[in-house]
Amino acid sequence: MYFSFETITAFVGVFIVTYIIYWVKKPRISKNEPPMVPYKIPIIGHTLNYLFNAEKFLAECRQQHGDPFNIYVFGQVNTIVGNEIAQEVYRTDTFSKSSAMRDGDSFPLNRVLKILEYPETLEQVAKTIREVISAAKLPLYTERMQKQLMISINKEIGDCSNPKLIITANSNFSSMIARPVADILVGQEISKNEDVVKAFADFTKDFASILVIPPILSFIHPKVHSQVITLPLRFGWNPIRKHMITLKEHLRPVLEKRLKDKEILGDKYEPPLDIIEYLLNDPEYGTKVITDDYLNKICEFLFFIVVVSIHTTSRHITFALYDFAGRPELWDDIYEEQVRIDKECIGELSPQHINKMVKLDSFVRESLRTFDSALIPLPHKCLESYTFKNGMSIPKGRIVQTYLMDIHYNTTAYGPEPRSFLPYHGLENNFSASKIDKNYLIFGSGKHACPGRFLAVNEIKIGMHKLILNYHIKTPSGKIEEKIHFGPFVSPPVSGLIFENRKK
Ligand code: HEM
Repeated sequence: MYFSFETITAFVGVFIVTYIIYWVKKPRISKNEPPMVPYKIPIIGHTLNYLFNAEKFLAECRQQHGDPFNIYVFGQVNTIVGNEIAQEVYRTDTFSKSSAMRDGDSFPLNRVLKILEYPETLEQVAKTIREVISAAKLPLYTERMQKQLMISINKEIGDCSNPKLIITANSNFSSMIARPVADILVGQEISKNEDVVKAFADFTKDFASILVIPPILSFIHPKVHSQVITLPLRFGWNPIRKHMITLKEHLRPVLEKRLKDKEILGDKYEPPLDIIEYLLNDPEYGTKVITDDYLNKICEFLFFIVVVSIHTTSRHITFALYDFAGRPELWDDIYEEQVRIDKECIGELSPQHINKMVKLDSFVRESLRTFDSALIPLPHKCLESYTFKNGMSIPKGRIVQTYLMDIHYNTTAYGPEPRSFLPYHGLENNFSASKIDKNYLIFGSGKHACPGRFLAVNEIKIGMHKLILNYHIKTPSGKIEEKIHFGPFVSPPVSGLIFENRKK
């Protein structure tokens, strides 16, 4: 066989580059670290198992190496924390989600929302949610949420005198959730606008279109991957620009009118209850004039709330509807509760009536517990070297991932068959769907636990209450449909759901 000089040179070049990557990226684990799960292929490490066999792979690692353990994926060592260690990560300031998000390669939202380059933004968003939509203030929005959800249900599902297959794959009911969120974020004037609702519903999906390339280049460095996937943005392609333009166009006149009304009416001004009003009065985000810069800043802030609130909630209402549709044995019991409450409130739910949906709440909690993601999709970054209470240490900069299945499927909390769907486990044990607990980490834990969980659970409950009252909901197969797995993460099934009007 003959090889030209150029071919040999190319081979040698590739060999040298691979060797350099191998040498630079070779994980250097100090003695006191969590055990490194052994792997066979240099550079690739556990990446293939992580992508194609995550659930089984992580379960074996946990069984053989305990909690925590280290794996080597996409050229980086990740520490995986399970049931025993996770609480320490969530309750210690040394671990930061926002740093992982800013510096990581997996979700470079900061490239389109520049406001996220500032470390304090996440804190300000969390504070805003806590103050405007706290559990105590949520009742103020019940009527509006209900109205908006009904508009969505009528538009998106409508009359199903004949059974109708609603395909969920593309949107996971994001418009249904976008409408009440828009109402709370930008107020009743703007949330009526269909373009704004669409911008809110589609923002996360459109942003995610830059994430279709798997993080292959992270084998060199996470920054190389994020630079490459965001390259089109630098050449002018921006999948979310149109949404930004829509929101700015509708927001400007409303903000200007509110400032003017405030000036004219003084003490007689009646502040609307929404997030833009809160921001106008905030020392950091308030203004006297609506400039382009101000509008940009506010729109980015609002779109960040859109990302954390709509996609998450709409995915979980979709999971819950599939969970319901695939379990005929639960239909009557849960339906009867909704009918009883509907009769009591004559179709107009009050916060007290929502509190009475105890079976539905317990069902939703169980759907959130068993949604089957092996890991929580929000990693933490270790800000300085840290020693766990068990004496193991990890270095500064280490990415820490939470092994959700180890927590949600632990036998101590959920009995000998923790993977089975236990619809009334929450009800029997007095755990509501939004209650945080060490065995239920869907909303995180500690001082950074999800501040939007009360809103999310309320939206899911009101939405499901109205849907169950109005429709029979089935899966096309008549059974539980398969969820879609992407590595250790999961999305709702894509078979669609069949809706049929209930006879009144
Ligand atoms: C079912 C829907 C939702 C799920 C599963 C969810 C899940 C989570 C999780 C796991 C965290 C990280 C918590 C931690 O690190 O301890 C989080 C944080 C956060 N969530 Fe949610 N969330 C949902 C809905 C919402 C909604 C509706 C909003 C806003 C209205 C929201 C706003 C936030 C914010 C601002 C944070 C950051 C909190 C902080 O760092 O202090 N989330 N969420």
